[in-house]
Amino acid sequence: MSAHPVIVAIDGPSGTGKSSTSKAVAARLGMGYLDTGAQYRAITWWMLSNGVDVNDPAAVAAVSGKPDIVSGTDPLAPTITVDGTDVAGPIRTPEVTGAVSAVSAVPAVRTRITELQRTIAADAPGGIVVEGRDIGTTVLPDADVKIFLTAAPEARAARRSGELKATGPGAPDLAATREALIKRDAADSGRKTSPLAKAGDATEMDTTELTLEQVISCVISVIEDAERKQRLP
Ligand SMILES: Nc1ncnc2c1ncn2[C@@H]1O[C@H](COP(=O)(O)OP(=O)(O)O)[C@@H](O)[C@H]1O
Ligand SMILES: Nc1ccn([C@@H]2O[C@H](COP(=O)(O)OP(=O)(O)O)[C@@H](O)[C@H]2O)c(=O)n1
Repeated sequence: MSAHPVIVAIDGPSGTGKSSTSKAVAARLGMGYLDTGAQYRAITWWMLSNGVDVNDPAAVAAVSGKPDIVSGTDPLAPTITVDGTDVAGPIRTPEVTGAVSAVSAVPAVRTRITELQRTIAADAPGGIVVEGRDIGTTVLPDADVKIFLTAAPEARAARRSGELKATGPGAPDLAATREALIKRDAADSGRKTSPLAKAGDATEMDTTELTLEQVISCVISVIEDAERKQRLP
């Protein structure tokens, strides 16, 4: 038993394997799981659904407190609702993906969502794996374990493209997917407030040549090492 429920932060750019790794690690270790990207997507979906100009930061900030966003943290069945509506599907559309970086760059949005994330992490009885862009640097700087996943843009684009192809005809091609992904990473890394960044004390893993299973095992080893150290007097 560790001294307190373990908190694990997993950050990195799009397509590095954060969601798949975090869900699997949390499920195997009996921990909760929080997809913070889904929360930013949910608030973006609400803005678009309510006719808010997502390229007007003042307009976004003015209504950022309105939607009630609730995340379910079971890694086997994560959920996300806005004002009681299940938005797990709608938050993955290209419209939301194309608008999310603009909305997530607005400081009032980040303050609100960060508060929500800290409350969820503090309330997780069996510990939690929280994945995103700024978890190790800003949201949970005292996390017990911090991982920063990377992968070559080609590998990340191929992974995303594979996922999109599975959604059926009309999915964007590999070159378009790669371009959109690089553009979103640049926006997320370049914003002023809480950009995508590796925390100084995070363990970096390049997943380009690793299978998902190898990444999961590696993360579990880092967590088990940290738990052993916590137990030492
Ligand atoms: N190490 C890996 N090797 C090959 N495919 C992977 C690996 N990690 C994740 N994937 C696949 O890549 C896609 C994107 O992974 P995901 O976990 O959603 O990344 P992220 O959350 O960082 O955007 C998924 O289809 C996933 O199954
Ligand atoms: N902690 C986080 C997580 C996501 N985000 C924003 O939310 C967007 C969507 O995140 P995501 O994790 O769903 O992205 P994918 O890599 O899964 O496509 C990112 O591109 C960021 O703009 C953020 O700003 N901070």
